[in-house]
Amino acid sequence: MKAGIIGSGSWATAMAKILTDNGKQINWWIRSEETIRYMQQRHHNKHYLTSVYFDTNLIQLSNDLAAVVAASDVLVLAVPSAFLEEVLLQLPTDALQGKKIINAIKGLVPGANQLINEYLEDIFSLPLDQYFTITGPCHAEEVANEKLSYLTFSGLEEDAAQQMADLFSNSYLQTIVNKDVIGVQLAAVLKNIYALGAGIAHGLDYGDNFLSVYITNCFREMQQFLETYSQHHTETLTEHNYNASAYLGDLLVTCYSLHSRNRTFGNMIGKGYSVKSAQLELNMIAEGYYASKCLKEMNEQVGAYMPVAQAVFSILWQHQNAAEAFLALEKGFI
Ligand SMILES: NC(=O)C1=CN([C@@H]2O[C@H](COP(=O)(O)OP(=O)(O)OC[C@H]3O[C@@H](n4cnc5c(N)ncnc54)[C@H](O)[C@@H]3O)[C@@H](O)[C@H]2O)C=CC1
Ligand SMILES: O=C(CO)COP(=O)(O)O
Repeated sequence: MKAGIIGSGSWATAMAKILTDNGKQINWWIRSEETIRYMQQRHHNKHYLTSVYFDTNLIQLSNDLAAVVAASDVLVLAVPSAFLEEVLLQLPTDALQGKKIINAIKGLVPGANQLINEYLEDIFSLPLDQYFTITGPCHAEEVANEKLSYLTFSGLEEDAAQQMADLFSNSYLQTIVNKDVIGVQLAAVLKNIYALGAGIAHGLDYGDNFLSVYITNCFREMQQFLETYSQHHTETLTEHNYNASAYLGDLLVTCYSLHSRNRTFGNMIGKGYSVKSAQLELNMIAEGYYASKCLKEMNEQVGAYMPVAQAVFSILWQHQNAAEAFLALEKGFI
């Protein structure tokens, strides 16, 4: 099974490291010709996880997306959700026929507010049984340092998800498999919003005591959303094991870790940066920013009670004063 990677940010680079460490030959789509040339000459990504050096004999680099897709049986999607449509629009609509897709993106397609599998089904007629997700608490920076991490591979059929997981499993990467391919995606979208909020709280000078109460309430809100969502989408009815690392674990790591882009972005907002200046300063993608808007619009159909997600949305998209929004939240926490 030949794997292809689409994207060249930190997570795509971490995926490439894991697969090539496992001796797999990969095709790797990178947007910029200059980055490709640099990697061919210097054997590492100039912009992301620069400490990771590759055996370039194992890698076929290209900025021709159609060629990478055609040459691969399994494709790992690792571009930020905000650019996914723009990237995949280069492909004919039958390009994914017979391919397996592993979605490593933790986000929704902006505008359409769709899960990635819904978008792929709409545009490329990709059946859900060919679609898998990678989630779980795992920062690319720690993969670069080979610190023990756990990734969850989800798919409709556990055996098929296990086959995908086996490509990645190694001494520093433990894999877990489950069937909640919809629930894990929603949990990942939500945890980015809550981590951004955790950063705002930190920037506003709340302490560790508050943060743990905040996360507890976010975790409850996440569960309420998934339960309500499942009632509206009975085809997705699968047991959500909220205490597993793809749900609670990823919420914790993203809220607490200094590696987190979402937390860092939120911290700047809490300290009074505008959204624009925080984006410029971060120079990486905080998915929670886009997700807070998508989720708010999605929840207009679902109707779950989501005071924290709503507060993050109002701060980022409606110029609500962050200190006032958090003051209002404080009163409702248990
Ligand atoms: N970094 C991490 O530790 C993890 C990231 N993820 C997910 O992986 C996905 C990718 O995120 P990262 O790799 O962290 O992003 P990043 O911030 O490290 O990289 C951004 C990428 O977007 C590309 N880009 C910028 N403008 C573009 C455009 N107009 N069209 C196409 N590409 C463009 C950049 O070239 C770069 O490759 C996200 O959904 C994120 O939530 C998931 C787990 C861990
Ligand atoms: O998903 C992640 C860790 O599991 C990465 O989170 P950030 O995008 O906030 O860095």
